[in-house]
Amino acid sequence: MAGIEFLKGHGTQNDFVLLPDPDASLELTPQRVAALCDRRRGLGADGVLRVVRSAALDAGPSDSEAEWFMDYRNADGSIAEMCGNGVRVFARYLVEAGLEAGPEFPVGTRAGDRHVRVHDDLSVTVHMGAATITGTSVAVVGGRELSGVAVDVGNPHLVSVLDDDVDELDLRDAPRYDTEVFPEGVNLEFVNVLGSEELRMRVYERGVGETRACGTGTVAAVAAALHLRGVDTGESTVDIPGGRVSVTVGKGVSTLTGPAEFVAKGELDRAWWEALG
Ligand SMILES: N[C@@H](CCC[C@H](N)C(=O)O)C(=O)O
Repeated sequence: MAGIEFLKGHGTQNDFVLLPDPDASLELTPQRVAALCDRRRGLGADGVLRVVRSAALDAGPSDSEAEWFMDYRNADGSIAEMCGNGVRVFARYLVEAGLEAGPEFPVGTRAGDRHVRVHDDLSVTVHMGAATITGTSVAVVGGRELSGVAVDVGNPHLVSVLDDDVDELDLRDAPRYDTEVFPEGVNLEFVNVLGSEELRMRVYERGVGETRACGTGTVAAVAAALHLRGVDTGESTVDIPGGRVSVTVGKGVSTLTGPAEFVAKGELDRAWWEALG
């Protein structure tokens, strides 16, 4: 019985298992995703990126021009619309596997096509679409209420800009949020403004927990910080525990630039996979 091909990669230490599956022949159940992402009983990752031909999976918006679709799953098995760090890793994979000629092409996602550019140094710029301010809400961390700006980057975010050091926050327990405002859950970002074009951020991701980076979260953080300054365009670096990315926010458009790394490739044991059901 042949194994199942996989690659392991990360973008600023937000780590993923890639599953090349052009014809969508794998049955990607929540149980299989959760086991694969488990750091003890599986390979360990924050999420799964299934590499599938758009024509083989009826999942994204129908106006997609992308040949390849990023079927993203969170570590708990749930489906999310977009992953900014994942799409960089996905784009680099497509070029290195000879599936896209590069350097620029669209990638299909549940949030719509994301145009990417793979640079000579193998960093990737992603056109992330609009970062839309949708209101305000509150996150509760350790009993403390932190007001935040809600931002839609294709997936939902609540960004709390804090005066005190985000490194001091205890994120071991899941922060709480208003489920009436975010019935589908939300990614929570905690941000310090270090300068007019420099932020520091920690993130507690929907469907995962605290991660060392979140690409859509960094775009949301820059959009929220600009909004709080009374402007809606600008650029900033964002330092996260896993490294640094660069973000630009314009009217109806935003970009994210950062690294994409591969660490391993191999085969999953098919009997293990089948037994997970
Ligand atoms: N890590 C990602 C975001 C992944 C999806 C998120 N957890 C959600 O449920 O919306 C990124 O880099 O953007």
